[in-house]
Amino acid sequence: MIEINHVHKSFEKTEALNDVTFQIQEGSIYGLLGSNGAGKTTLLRMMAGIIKQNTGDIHIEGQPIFENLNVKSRLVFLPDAPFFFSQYTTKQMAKYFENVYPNWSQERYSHLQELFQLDENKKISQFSKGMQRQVSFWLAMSIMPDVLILDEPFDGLDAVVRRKVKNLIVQDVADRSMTVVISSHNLREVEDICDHIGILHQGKLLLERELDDLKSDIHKVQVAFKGDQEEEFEKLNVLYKEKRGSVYLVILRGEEEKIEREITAMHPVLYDRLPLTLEEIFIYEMGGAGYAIENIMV
Ligand SMILES: Nc1ncnc2c1ncn2[C@@H]1O[C@H](COP(=O)(O)OP(=O)(O)OP(=O)(O)O)[C@@H](O)[C@H]1O
Repeated sequence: MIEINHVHKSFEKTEALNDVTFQIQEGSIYGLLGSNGAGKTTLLRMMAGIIKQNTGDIHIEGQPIFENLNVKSRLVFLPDAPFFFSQYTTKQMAKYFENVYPNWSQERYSHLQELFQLDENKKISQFSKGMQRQVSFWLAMSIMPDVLILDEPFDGLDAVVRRKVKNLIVQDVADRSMTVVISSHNLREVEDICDHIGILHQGKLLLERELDDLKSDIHKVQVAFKGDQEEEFEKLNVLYKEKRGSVYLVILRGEEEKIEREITAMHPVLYDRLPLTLEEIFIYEMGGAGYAIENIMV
């Protein structure tokens, strides 16, 4: 488990993080979302023990992470610009990591070579940007980390590789309870693999929820009545309502069965439940908090 408690971080006059508290359960895939400058990279670098918070604490499996070699040897952080020794080939980097990381798996390394189909004897600096990112996943997943921290991991990867990488991550989470944190400014990019989502905005954590919880708490329906029964909706927790002709399109918060019961009691001539996208859920959730979040929906 990763525990982040009342973390503050400032860089001279910039307050990057302001009293951030949340937990990430073992074996979960956590999506940390937020607009540019929200504080995502700063938080990830602190979770990886690279920089230290001014106040508050960060623990992984009960131990403080900063300068903790024992925990760091089971953690991999992939920054948004992957770092390699400039003259090294993938094979040489692998040799280096094998000596640094106790869980390194040569078998996994060989298996992933087939998956990525990259030449292990080519200098990494001579690969394209997207190929270099594939190399970083190839090496990272061969380290067999307990905790994988990824900063904008899918940028520059084509759709096929993105799918391969997501499958690999999900497989390790299922097989050996790896814990994953993924930062992104793009909700659509992470919604298919994350089970929890946190949204940072100007250094504060605005919203932090399990995805299934979010999905089961908000509903979209279309309803029509014989007469005008607009006032009847007052009984329900309506987040948004519009009328198209004689049909109401309504977004409601609450238990699905209770909503259905209340609406059926209004004797509608039309009642349909419509699917809600995660994007809509966030807009209505965050709309309630008064924030524009268009830039994490790109
Ligand atoms: N080393 C640093 N020195 C000074 N200010 C910094 C430093 N690192 C980050 N900041 C500031 O902290 C704030 C948060 O930056 P951070 O990189 O964590 O945001 P982010 O959410 O990752 O943004 P993006 O999506 O644009 O990558 C910004 O205002 C940034 O300018």
